[in-house]
Amino acid sequence: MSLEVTDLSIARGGVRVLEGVSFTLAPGQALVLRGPNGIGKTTLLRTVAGLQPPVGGTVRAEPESLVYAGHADGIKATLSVSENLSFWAQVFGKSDISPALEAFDLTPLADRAAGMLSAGQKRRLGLARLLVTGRPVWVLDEPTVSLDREAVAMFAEVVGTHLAGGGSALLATHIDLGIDGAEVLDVAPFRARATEVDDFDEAFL
Ligand SMILES: Nc1ncnc2c1ncn2[C@@H]1O[C@H](COP(=O)(O)OP(=O)(O)OP(=O)(O)O)[C@@H](O)[C@H]1O
Repeated sequence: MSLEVTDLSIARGGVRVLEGVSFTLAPGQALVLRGPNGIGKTTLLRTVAGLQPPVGGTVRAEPESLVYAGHADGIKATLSVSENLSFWAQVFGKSDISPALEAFDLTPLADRAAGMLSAGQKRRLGLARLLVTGRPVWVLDEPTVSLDREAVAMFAEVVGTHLAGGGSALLATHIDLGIDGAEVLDVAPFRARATEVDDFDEAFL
């Protein structure tokens, strides 16, 4: 099992948003979180990724198996595209960045400062980072924001290859990515009754 989430309750800004969420993610599986704006998908992904503690329940995953890609791209503006990827590759103990550059058609942009990239190009760089981590469980929040149709297709292909290689992906997205066999979890039924909790996530506000 790549990931096992059991009876998870989560909060944002001191208010419980979802409760009783359980699911498992197996190698080769993609699970798409659905639900209306503000229901708590981002909060759920952040909690699964360990960026904030749950209010209750458990998240079980192999140590260092998860990688999270959220709204903030985490890109260093003054470094070039290839320098950004090399930096992350070093952090994660990888050496070859060329498959990541090629998968997201970044090779022609390799020497450009990341701060000069368009929004969609930046997003492609943020997603290429996933490939240099070598981590099997991808936790992705709205990965296709700013991507044009061609780039969405590139991303879907990369995810497909990742799954075929035994990786897995948990993602929140409002669009249909066309990932073969992806399962959908609608989180709306897990909406919490409004309950104040200690403001433990204040540091993330
Ligand atoms: N920094 C914050 N402080 C207080 N409340 C917040 C904060 N960020 C989000 N919230 C609230 O927490 C709830 C859950 O937000 P979250 O971002 O997890 O929803 P979402 O399902 O990802 O929404 P969307 O589809 O719009 O991205 C929302 O009601 C939101 O207004």
